[in-house]
Amino acid sequence: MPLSAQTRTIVTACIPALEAHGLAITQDMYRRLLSNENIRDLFNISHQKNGDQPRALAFAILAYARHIDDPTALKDMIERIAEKHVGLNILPEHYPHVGKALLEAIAHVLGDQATPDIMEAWKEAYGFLADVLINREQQIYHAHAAEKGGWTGWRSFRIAHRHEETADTVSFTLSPADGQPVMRHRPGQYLSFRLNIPGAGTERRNYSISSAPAEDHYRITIKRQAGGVASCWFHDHVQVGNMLDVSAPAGDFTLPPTEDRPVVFLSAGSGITPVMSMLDTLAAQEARPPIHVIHGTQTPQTEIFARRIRELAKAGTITADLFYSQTGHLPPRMEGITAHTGRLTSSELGNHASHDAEFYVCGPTGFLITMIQALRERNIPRERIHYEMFGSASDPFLVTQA
Ligand SMILES: NC(=O)C1=CN([C@@H]2O[C@H](COP(=O)(O)OP(=O)(O)OC[C@H]3O[C@@H](n4cnc5c(N)ncnc54)[C@H](OP(=O)(O)O)[C@@H]3O)[C@@H](O)[C@H]2O)C=CC1
Repeated sequence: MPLSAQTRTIVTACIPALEAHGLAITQDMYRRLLSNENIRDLFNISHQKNGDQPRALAFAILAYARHIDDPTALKDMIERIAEKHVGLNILPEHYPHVGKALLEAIAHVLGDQATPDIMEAWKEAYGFLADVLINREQQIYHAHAAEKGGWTGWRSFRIAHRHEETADTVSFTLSPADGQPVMRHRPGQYLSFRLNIPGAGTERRNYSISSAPAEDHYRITIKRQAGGVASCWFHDHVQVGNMLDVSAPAGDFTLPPTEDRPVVFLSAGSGITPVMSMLDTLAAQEARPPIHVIHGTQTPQTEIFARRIRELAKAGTITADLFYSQTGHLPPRMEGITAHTGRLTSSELGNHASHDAEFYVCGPTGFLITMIQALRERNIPRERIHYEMFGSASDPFLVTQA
């Protein structure tokens, strides 16, 4: 049932209040959720501590209010949230807890301004959005359950292999403990993990799959983040033979099934991980479009998958421009590869990016924003710019604009 006209009018009238107090509302809401033992384990505590998650939700609620007359404008945002929720095994029974915390937070922060009409309108608007998400998430869960090797909930995987890629980046190959096939992921997707980290409790994390789709394993590649609870734990403690709880591949940053246009990958740092899955997938295809990789890293020593990128360039599968931000010592020249000193900038991007291509962007938030803005300024249509980010979409540009 569509939202009532009265609710849409009231929600629209609340936009200035959300602009002023949205963050205070979501911070208050998360405080309530984190003291609720039915639901607290669903959240990434680090994203709470650095404020990313409340900020991301505040932007998302504001975007919802601004588009309340036509929520279809938010379909990309809703798809992204639904995929994240499926990765985290969010279920319909979790939604009432969130709705209650949100309404209590609105009442608390807005005080006398939160009239009964306003509270009723937000109750209806939340219920409407919750239904949209629940329905979409159920579709994805059913699709996972129906797929060969698919599963819902948590499945136990064994670390079959550990490989040090660079001084601060490690790859782990995961095989299912039950020995049954795994569902072939769509290149670019991630796995979600439920981790029991001594001293930190239960943490949930997403890591991109860096291998091409296969029926018996996945590979993830993790860079050590300074002070990062989960990445440091993986680096320091996870070894071959350890078992981990994993949920089925999720995420909408994926290659379309067929690709006629040239493809340009724009990545920085560990943003190369989902790109590697896509590259190895395309490399295995008989027919493929021209593929150009533009990647930024600090030095040749920090470059993840350097050897594989060179193999693909040598085979003529890709061409690449590599940008080294912190050294003038470039690696030796190689066929198909051009090395540069300095960061990839938006003007450099103009020299390397073909206008009719399909673009895939992954890396730190600042990098994403710079690259997406540069592409948009070059009139690349939105639907040809695909991007992925980890963590919460704590920048408003990435919530709705990109
Ligand atoms: N699927 C996903 O969503 C994935 C997301 N990620 C995310 O990608 C990010 C990668 O981080 P990390 O590997 O630590 O990256 P780094 O901070 O190590 O940066 C990597 C390179 O990118 C350059 N760079 C940073 N910002 C910009 C910018 N605005 N414009 C141009 N170049 C830039 C850096 O230059 P300089 O040396 O000058 O800083 C450096 O050369 C993380 O935030 C991680 O969460 C990673 C893997 C998968």
